[in-house]
Amino acid sequence: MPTQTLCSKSAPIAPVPAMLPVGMGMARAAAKACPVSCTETVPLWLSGGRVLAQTVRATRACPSFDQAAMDGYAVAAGAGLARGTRLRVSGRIAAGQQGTAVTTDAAARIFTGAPLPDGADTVIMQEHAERLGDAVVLARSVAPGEHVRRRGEDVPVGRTLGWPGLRLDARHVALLAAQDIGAVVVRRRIRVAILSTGDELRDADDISRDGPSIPDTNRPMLAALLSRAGVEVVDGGQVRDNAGAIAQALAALSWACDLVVTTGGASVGEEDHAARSLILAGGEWETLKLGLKPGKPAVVGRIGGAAYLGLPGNPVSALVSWSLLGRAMLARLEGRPFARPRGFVVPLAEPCVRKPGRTEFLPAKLVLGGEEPALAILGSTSARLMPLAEADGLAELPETFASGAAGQRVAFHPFESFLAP
Ligand SMILES: Nc1nc2c(c(=O)[nH]1)N[C@H]1C(S)=C(S)[C@@H](COP(=O)(O)OP(=O)(O)OC[C@H]3O[C@@H](n4cnc5c(N)ncnc54)[C@H](O)[C@@H]3O)O[C@H]1N2
Ligand code: MOO
Repeated sequence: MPTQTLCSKSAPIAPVPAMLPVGMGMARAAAKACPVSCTETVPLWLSGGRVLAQTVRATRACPSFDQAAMDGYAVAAGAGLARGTRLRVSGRIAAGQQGTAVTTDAAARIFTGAPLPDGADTVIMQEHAERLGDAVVLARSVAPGEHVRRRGEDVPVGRTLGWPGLRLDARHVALLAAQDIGAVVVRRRIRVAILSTGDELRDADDISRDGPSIPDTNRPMLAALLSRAGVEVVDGGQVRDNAGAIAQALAALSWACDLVVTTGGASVGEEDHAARSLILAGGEWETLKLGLKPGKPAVVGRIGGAAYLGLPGNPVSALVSWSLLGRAMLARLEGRPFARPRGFVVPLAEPCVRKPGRTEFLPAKLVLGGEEPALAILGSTSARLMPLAEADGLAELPETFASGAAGQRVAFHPFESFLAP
């Protein structure tokens, strides 16, 4: 843990532990994770969300033949055709059919996606031509090459389409399908165990418990986050605030999972057992005091064959910490690159004042209707779920930010990207 020394002329003051910048915390967390190298072959159909483990290059041009981009008439336009030109309609070609060649005095009726017949180099949109029996008359002049999708204009042969570490989404799946690829080699799914700690917790639908218990929100929340990440979620349940019991649960999960995530007990009170339980279970650990709000305390480490992440118990803190530290660990396990999210800059809708010192992520809503979108901050605390649910994303205030006028630009992270895998 880095320290900063405060200087005084009169007496030496003990060094105060400095808070770790977020990026360094992410690097420390990621360093606890070892890439999982096992791969498997899956049908392309089921590969969305999986991490590619092979390089894919285009073996065929896409489109694979010159084709009509509009419904209309395929012609040999040469240097161009004048308005009023009359052409004989010599054939009809629908998508999936092969037409016969057209001559310079003729046009072939053609439909979107159909292969251009030999001799043709241009398609005239039907709206720009008048059909008169067996002939067609151009309603406007035509430039050569119009409305044709050329062979290879989208993907030339040899183009790299995928690489190890690429998380496949619908776009990539379509691109690979266009190459006639039916199966891909991907990393095996990462297994992530989630475990809630705390004497106060009960399952969300268990109202049988006496005393001041609260529903466990973190486990369902993490399960929802992870289910979008293409990982296998192992439910470790709830464990009481007892280092021995937590150690036992961690040890059991660590042999079946690649990453064990706990929430609660990451802070400094005597009821906070994350670090102690790792010691008891024979793991290695490091507590992080991050310059991050919410999400100051976290514990990272290794236990058995797994990486370990101890998130703070406050739900908003757990969500922010997962999105920074957890995703960095997951990316390393999957052999993917991962950078600190940068968001994009948006002006504040209203003045904002706060105590500087930590990088702060605050639920915020985009206000539309002005000259440009602006950001309304919905207030903060690490335990309040309502502002989070009402927000469009998180505003990020840098550690030095103390106050900002309306119009001052700050980083904004839409949830679509901040909570994405
Ligand atoms: N003396 C200090 N106290 C605290 C500090 C500090 O630096 N010095 N840090 C504060 C900060 S910041 C945070 S964040 C929290 C982190 O606390 P823990 O990780 O130790 O978490 P707990 O104390 O177990 O719980 C905190 C809070 O969250 C609720 N909780 C826990 N688990 C769940 C769950 N699964 N679902 C819903 N809610 C949960 C718990 O009931 C507490 O209210 O520490 C501060 N304290
Ligand atoms: O850092 Mo705590 O996570 O502010 O609430």
